[in-house]
Amino acid sequence: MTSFPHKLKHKIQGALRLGRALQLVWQSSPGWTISRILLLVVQSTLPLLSLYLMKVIIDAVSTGIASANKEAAFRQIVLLIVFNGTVNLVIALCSSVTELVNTAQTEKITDYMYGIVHAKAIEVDLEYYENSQYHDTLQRAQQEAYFRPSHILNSLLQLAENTISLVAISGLLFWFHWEVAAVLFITAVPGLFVRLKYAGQMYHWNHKRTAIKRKAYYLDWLLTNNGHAKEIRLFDLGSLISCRFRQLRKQLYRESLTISQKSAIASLVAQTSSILAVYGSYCVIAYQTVKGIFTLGDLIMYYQAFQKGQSALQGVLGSLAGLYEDNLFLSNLHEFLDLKPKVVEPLHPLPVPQLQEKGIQFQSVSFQYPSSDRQGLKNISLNLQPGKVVALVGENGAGKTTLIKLLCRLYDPTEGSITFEGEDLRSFATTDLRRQISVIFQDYAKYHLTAKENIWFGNIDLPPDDRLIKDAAYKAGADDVISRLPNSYETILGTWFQHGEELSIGQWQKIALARAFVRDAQILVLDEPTSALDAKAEEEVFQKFRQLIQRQAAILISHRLSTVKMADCIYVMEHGRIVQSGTHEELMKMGGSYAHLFETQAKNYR
Ligand SMILES: Nc1ncnc2c1ncn2[C@@H]1O[C@H](COP(=O)(O)OP(=O)(O)OP(=O)(O)O)[C@@H](O)[C@H]1O
Repeated sequence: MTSFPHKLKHKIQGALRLGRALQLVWQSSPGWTISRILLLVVQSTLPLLSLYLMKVIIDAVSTGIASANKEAAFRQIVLLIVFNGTVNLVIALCSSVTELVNTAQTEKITDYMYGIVHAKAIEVDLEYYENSQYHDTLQRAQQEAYFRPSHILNSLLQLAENTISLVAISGLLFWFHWEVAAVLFITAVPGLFVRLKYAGQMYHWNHKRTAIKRKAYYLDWLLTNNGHAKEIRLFDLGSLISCRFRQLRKQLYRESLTISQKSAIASLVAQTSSILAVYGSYCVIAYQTVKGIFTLGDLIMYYQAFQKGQSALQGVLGSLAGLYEDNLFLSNLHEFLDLKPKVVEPLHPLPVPQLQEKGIQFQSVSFQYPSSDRQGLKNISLNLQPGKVVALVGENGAGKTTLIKLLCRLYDPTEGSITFEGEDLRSFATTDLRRQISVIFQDYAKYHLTAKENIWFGNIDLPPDDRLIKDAAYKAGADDVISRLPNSYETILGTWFQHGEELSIGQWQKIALARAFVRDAQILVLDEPTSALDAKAEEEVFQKFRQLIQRQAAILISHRLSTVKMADCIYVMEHGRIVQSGTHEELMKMGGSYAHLFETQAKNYR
């Protein structure tokens, strides 16, 4: 059993979550929030005035029937009716304005929440993106973020509105007939319990099934995105993937329907008992009116008050249940917003120095991915100097890309250190450090934006029309590709958007290479930069490469040893270790892995 302090802690945490959500609402749209509150006050009090006027009108009609001066009585009745009509007009006006304010505020909150979710998605490290749990958390947060805060505000406003109405109406009803008023409250309780119980069940089911929902979403994406369209058709995978998708959806459908069915039955039982009690109490009042204990005006006011009271009470209980549900689901959003970057920023960051003779030093660096039980890098020591090219070679999975991720501080080493002119990388702000590194990874990004923007993204400190963009394109051999596009640098690349031009893989790679070249950085890292380039283009890129890196330290990763030959120092990696290092000539003389690999590749060309 859960202890009392534990329950209390949960309740406090829940209340804090709602508080945080309301804070988000306030920050996103203070003006709209004030308008909603003012409208609420008007909307919750005017119906009561109208109700009272109704009673006064009916009683005036009753007296008018018996009165001698019928004209005067009628004039008074008309005046009352006009007054009541005006009150109702104002109610209708308020309700239209509320709708408008509501839509405007919901949009504002949604945009604000987009900003918050995007900021967090940028803030967290790469490690999160390489971890499936993060994607579950992100998916749950995204489902909630854009509507839950405005939902909470609505629930709270409705709660306030209904509570005001309920307090006033129940006062009226208790004064009128307390036993019958008690029925109103008692009969609503089972419905509340049913709603709370099944809201909890639905929440836990949703949480448990995020991974399956994400898998279904992934299969849907496989079937509908451009990247997989070729293989899906050629390997005839369409029906297989579609069938797997249906199986997952069927499981989700079955489970959610079971919960909904149980909830529907329980709620029907609760409602039946409530309806029986309500109509029973109507009978009692009708009987007492017939006996002359109540007037006709009393009877009508009672009926209306009871109906309004019921709907206000249902509203109060509904809002409470809704808030309980919001509170459960908000924990998904906060779980995401509370994620902290694991690559820690220094409290007093140092400025990144100019690379000189000390260069960049990996000192006995070892690293293990958090999600893996194997070491990705073991005891790596190497040095990078400005103006020099270092090449990393090794079979797939040897750890080459991992080493680059550590250099960019996408992860920190588990052992050893990496220094930049003698200072540990951890002493620099990550943005400052990364500004000094230009990387093109094997899985470089393809932005479905203009050709110019694709290159400019490498150095957004430049004006978007800077001459350096064309220079970089020229050095990467992308200039030719771009000049043949219909709108040259203004052509949208890819097929996502209208008038987009698709490029070949090699052409995309040239654009990515230009993006790396445009960056004014001290370190240039090319991870398989020319794997998709034709031999002539590759030759041209490497001819320009030397001029390009006059003051930069360069790392080149390649499986083509003919490319690697030109490096000043080649490190050969195997299973996360450096097993050989030296110039091409030294390594060839040394024999071993490199010489063997080089001979094998060379033989194929002879
Ligand atoms: N995010 C990750 N989480 C866990 N393990 C990873 C992750 N990324 C890579 N690895 C593992 O780390 C090892 C080194 O991978 P890395 O990508 O550095 O190899 P590589 O030498 O660049 O290979 P390739 O030549 O195929 O690009 C591999 O065994 C790989 O399975």
